[in-house]
Amino acid sequence: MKELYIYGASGHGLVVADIARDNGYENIIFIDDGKNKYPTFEDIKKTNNIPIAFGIGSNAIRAKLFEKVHNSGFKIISLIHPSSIISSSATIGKGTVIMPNVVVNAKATIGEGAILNTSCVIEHECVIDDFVHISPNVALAGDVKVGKYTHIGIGSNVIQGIIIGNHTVIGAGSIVVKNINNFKKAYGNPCREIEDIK
Ligand SMILES: CC(=O)SCCNC(=O)CCNC(=O)[C@H](O)C(C)(C)COP(=O)(O)OP(=O)(O)OC[C@H]1O[C@@H](n2cnc3c(N)ncnc32)[C@H](O)[C@@H]1OP(=O)(O)O
Repeated sequence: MKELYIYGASGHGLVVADIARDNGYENIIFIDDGKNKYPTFEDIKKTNNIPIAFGIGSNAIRAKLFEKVHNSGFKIISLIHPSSIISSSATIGKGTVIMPNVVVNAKATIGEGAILNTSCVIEHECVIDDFVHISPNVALAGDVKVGKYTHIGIGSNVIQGIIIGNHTVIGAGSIVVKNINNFKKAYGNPCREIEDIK
């Protein structure tokens, strides 16, 4: 029987579990460090023969736990929903989860521990760095770069060639037509930097 740990039992974790089942994992064991019914990472860390995926929506927390899990010798897998279309020339880093109906086009590069959420479009030659979250229905035109830990809010559109920095949040429904710096909260149409993220 194909077994898998999913670290994080929130709503996001439930969606990740559905994708795991669609990829043939029959026995899914949630782990969570909160006070709930699930085992914690400490409980399972000696059984690192079972692979693990991440069901944690927060980029910062996912990154921190990714390192802990990696250092404990687990095999961290990526999961891709079968309805998604991924170019054979795209690369997908380990620990990345790709939700239903996503399109990743030619020569796009997706880093480690990223989330490509439902129905987002990542056009040709985009570079998505580690621990990024691209929300549902986001469209990135060709050759867009998104820096580490950045979150692109639901339904945003980004024109071709734009560079979005690290640790930045693009608000829901934004239209990004100019580059956005590191550590910024930015939103609107056109998307503007609103304040610094400390
Ligand atoms: C499957 C899933 O669920 S994936 C998760 C998807 N979720 C998202 O994409 C959420 C993205 N987050 C947002 O868009 C948030 O609104 C943020 C991060 C941009 C801002 O959040 P906060 O800092 O808490 O801002 P807050 O809610 O206090 O709003 C401050 C002001 O900005 C405005 N504002 C907030 N977000 C936006 C936005 N996306 N576009 C335009 N204006 C906005 C508010 O209307 C408010 O204006 P006011 O001062 O005139 O009343």
